[in-house]
Parts: sequence; structure tokens; C-alpha cells
Amino acid sequence: MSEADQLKALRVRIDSLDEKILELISDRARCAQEVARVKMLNLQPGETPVFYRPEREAWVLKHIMELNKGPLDNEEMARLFREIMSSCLALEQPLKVAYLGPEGTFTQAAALKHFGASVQSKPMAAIDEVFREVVAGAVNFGVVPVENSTEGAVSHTLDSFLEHDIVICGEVELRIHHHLLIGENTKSANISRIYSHAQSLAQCRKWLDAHYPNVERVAVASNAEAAKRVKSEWNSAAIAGDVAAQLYGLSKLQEKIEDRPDNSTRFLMIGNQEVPPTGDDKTSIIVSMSNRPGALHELLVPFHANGIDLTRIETRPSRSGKWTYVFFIDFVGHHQDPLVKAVLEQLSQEAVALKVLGSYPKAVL
Ligand SMILES: C=C(O[C@@H]1C=C(C(=O)O)C=C[C@H]1O)C(=O)O
Repeated sequence: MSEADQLKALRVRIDSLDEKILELISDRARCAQEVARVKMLNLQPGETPVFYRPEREAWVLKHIMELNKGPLDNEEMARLFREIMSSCLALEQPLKVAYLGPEGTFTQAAALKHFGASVQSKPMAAIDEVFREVVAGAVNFGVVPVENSTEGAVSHTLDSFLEHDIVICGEVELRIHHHLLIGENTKSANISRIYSHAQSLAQCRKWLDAHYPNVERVAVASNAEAAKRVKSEWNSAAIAGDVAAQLYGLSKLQEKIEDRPDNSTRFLMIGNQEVPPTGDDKTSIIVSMSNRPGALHELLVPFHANGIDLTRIETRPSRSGKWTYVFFIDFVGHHQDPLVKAVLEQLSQEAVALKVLGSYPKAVL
């Protein structure tokens, strides 16, 4: 058979498979509409329907990854299903999600990775504004960065948890690649300023020291903001990611300039909705202990005694007295698990204050 004939035959097969996929996706979408109808039918008076179910979505993605036999890899396949679910959920209820903007930030990329592209996303100018938007009920969820593998905690986010009553509903991790970007009127030899967010400048510190030791580094509100400035400003460069580069039409002078190749950021989904256990969950709590010898030891003993895996512990000033602290602790398990319940009960006896920020499925994607 000639190449043209072979391609023709294969394309006939692809067309017929696409038609089947189309039919199946439409069937699935109709099922989701039916789910919405059932959820509305069984509402108690005064109750609002819960359309978005993160625990169910996590299960669906994991199930697909378990069944997948290739040639597409698990992540790629889950990404496709992520988008199908996002479209199905939008038929039930289009989710409104606030994120740390402006458009083009890594937080926006994290929001899309977690919820899919069918959400209505709303950029906010500051982390605290994302929290306030969720508390006010103007959006269903918010997305904020919480820690970076190179630079550590995002303290604005931790501090906002002290000020707002909010539930953590999910987490997502994003590999962060930074590029040195310039506009069309800038020549590399003439760069006199480099703009970026302070975290991004810190994540590229060694590279900047080696390549632009004498160029002024200017911290701005976000790396998308840096990209926006550089578009209209001569002889300056921005450090930002792919989305911002595309959005503002900048070219890459150098790709992947982050000091650590595994540079990643973890983001949290915040809302008002408690998430039921999936069997593969994490819990975040805030604890404050009285300032006495052995307090930190007492805080950690119940975790060790019950074999609970701590994934993170962070200290912040408590804001209620000088040199007093609160601990942000993440651990594996759900607050409804009997073992976790026992730990939390033990802790609440030792602690001055204890607040469960939320239990949520471990990041799937
Ligand atoms: C269909 C449902 O509603 C939403 C859509 C889902 C989907 O498309 O699979 C999964 C969970 C919910 O976010 C459901 O609750 O099962």
C-alpha cells in the first residue's frame, strides 16, 4: 500500500474512533446532568446543593491511572480526564475560582491543573484578597501558593489562615520553570533591570549571580506583573514562566534558569466545604502551645505514638503576643480516621488552641 493509502485508512479509523469518543463523552455529560438533578431532588429545606465533589474526582482520576495501559502515560491520561470532568461539572454548576493573579501567574496554572479549564477564574491582587473573596461567598474556591521546594513557606498564606475561618479542600503541586524574558525592543547586552516576584528572584539567585551579577533586581507583586512591565519597558528583563511569556508576547533569552531543577510549588484550594475521606488524604492543622519546656515535644509525641506521618511543620509568630508562636502541621490521614481522631483529642488536651484547617485528598496530578 502507498503511504497516502496507509494514512487514508488510518485516518478513517481515527474518524470512526473520534465519533465513538464523542458519543461516549456526550453520554457521560448527560450522566453528570442527571447527577445534578438527583442532588437537587434530595435537598433538605434550606440546604444548598454540593455539586463539586473533590473526593469523587480524586477517585475517578486514580481509577483511570490504575486502568491505563498506555501508550499515553498516566499523567497525560489523567489530564485528559481532568478536562472531561471539568466540562461535566460545568454543566452541573460552573465553579467560580479566585486565584492570586494577575493572569499568567503560576497560581492560575495551579488552579487550571486542579479544577480544569471549565472554571470561571478570577484573578485577585493579593493572597489575602483570595481569602476574603472565598469568605464573602463571591467565589466557590480560592487558590493560593503555600510552599516552594527551594524557598520554603509562603508566609502571607500561613498568616491569612490565622485571620480567616476557611477550609482547605485540596492541594496541587506544580513544577516551576522560570525563564529570562525580554520584549522586542531589548537587546541582551543592554539589560539594566530584572523584574520578578521576590520568591522567583530567590529561586534563581545563583543563576543571576553568575550571569547578571551587576544588574538591578526589582521585586514586584507577581512574575506576571514583571512580564507585563517588560513588554512596554526597554532594556529590562523579567523572570516568569511560560504562561506569562505567551500572554505578554515576550521571548525567552534563557530557559529554565531556576537554581534547582526539581523546583516545585505546592498550592492549596480553600473553600467552605468539608471533604469526606478517600483513604489517601492529608490533614492540615494549626496548634499553639504554651511557652514552657517540652511543649514542642508534647506536640509531637501523639503523632509518633500513633504512627502518623508528619509531612510538614512550620512555625509562625502567633500575632497574639511577642515571641509566641503557632505551628502549622500537615500529616497523612483524615480527621475522621479513628487514629487521627485520637491524636487530635490528645493534642487538644495539651494545646492552648487547635484548629483543623481541613482534610483533603492528596494531590493526584
Ligand atoms: C458527577 C458528579 O459531579 C461532579 C462531576 C464529576 C464527574 O464529572 O465525574 C465528579 C464529581 C463532581 O465534582 C458526581 O458527584 O458524581
